[in-house]
Amino acid sequence: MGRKVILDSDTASDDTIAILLSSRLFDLLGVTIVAGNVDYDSQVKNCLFSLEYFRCSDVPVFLGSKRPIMGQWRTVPEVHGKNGLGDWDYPEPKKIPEKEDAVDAILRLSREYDGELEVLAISPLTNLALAYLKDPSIATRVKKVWIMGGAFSRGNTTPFAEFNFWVDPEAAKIVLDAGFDVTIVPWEVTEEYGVIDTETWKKIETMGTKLSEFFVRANRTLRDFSISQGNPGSVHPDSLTVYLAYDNSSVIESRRLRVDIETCSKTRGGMIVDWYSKENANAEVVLKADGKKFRDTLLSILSSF
Ligand SMILES: O=c1[nH]cnc2c1ncn2[C@@H]1O[C@H](CO)[C@@H](O)[C@H]1O
Repeated sequence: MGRKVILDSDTASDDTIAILLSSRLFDLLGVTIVAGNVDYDSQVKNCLFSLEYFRCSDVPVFLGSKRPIMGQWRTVPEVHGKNGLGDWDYPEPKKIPEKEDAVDAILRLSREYDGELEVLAISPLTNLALAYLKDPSIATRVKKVWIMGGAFSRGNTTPFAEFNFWVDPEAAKIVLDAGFDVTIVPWEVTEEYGVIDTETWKKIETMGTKLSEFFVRANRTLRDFSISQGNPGSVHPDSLTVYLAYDNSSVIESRRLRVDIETCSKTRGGMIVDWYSKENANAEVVLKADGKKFRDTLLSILSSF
């Protein structure tokens, strides 16, 4: 069996592709839902529908925090469409979420797979922060936390802040200070190496599989939005992060650095990196990656049915 992972997701557009990749590349023990991209109920429905569509209905979905710790955020329907899936009017999923709460599920799985469990955190870090606050010893049991979050300077939500860290800066700070073994994939890295350019998009459009059709429908609004921001195609931060977690050899350059999160005023949610840090480093920060290997793996998975 593959590596044991939980995917923590605010399911909209690219999150669904991250779900697809993690279901194919890892032993996906569950998806936990957290407040972020679009309204909570749409996120849950998007996740349930995606798992059914991807033929992995047996993967449990756990409901987590319905708001960030401080509760101040806005959703981004302009990025993903109002329902988060490019306003695709897909059929109602039959699958339902588990009764167990996401925070309890994360803690339970960290005990069942002590030293083995990895968390793919592609969303605001509220669920993981709450799990840590409930039982700080989780930090010694989780093997690795892969985080999509933070911007060095090109914030996508405020001039300074990337969305996931901006939604819940307190949670990001709690997780980064908790002592987990963390790798961060920052926004700028995903804009550079996680783009599905027009040529690749067209390949997917003409592929003619059920999965390629899903990809196009779910990410259409994301593509329009990304292009309106000056990108050469749709930006896929979450699926790139899952891919790099799977194939660490596709990380071309990274550095161990001290990372902190700003929680005040206009720079709230900003990521502060001490480029000269040495022994006080708390995260591995990805700087360059192999975008071609990511795209090739995605294309191969999308062509499977
Ligand atoms: O403009 C955007 N493009 C791609 N993803 C976005 C955007 N805005 C918010 N997110 C969401 O926040 C993280 C990236 O910052 C991703 O996890 C994605 O789900």
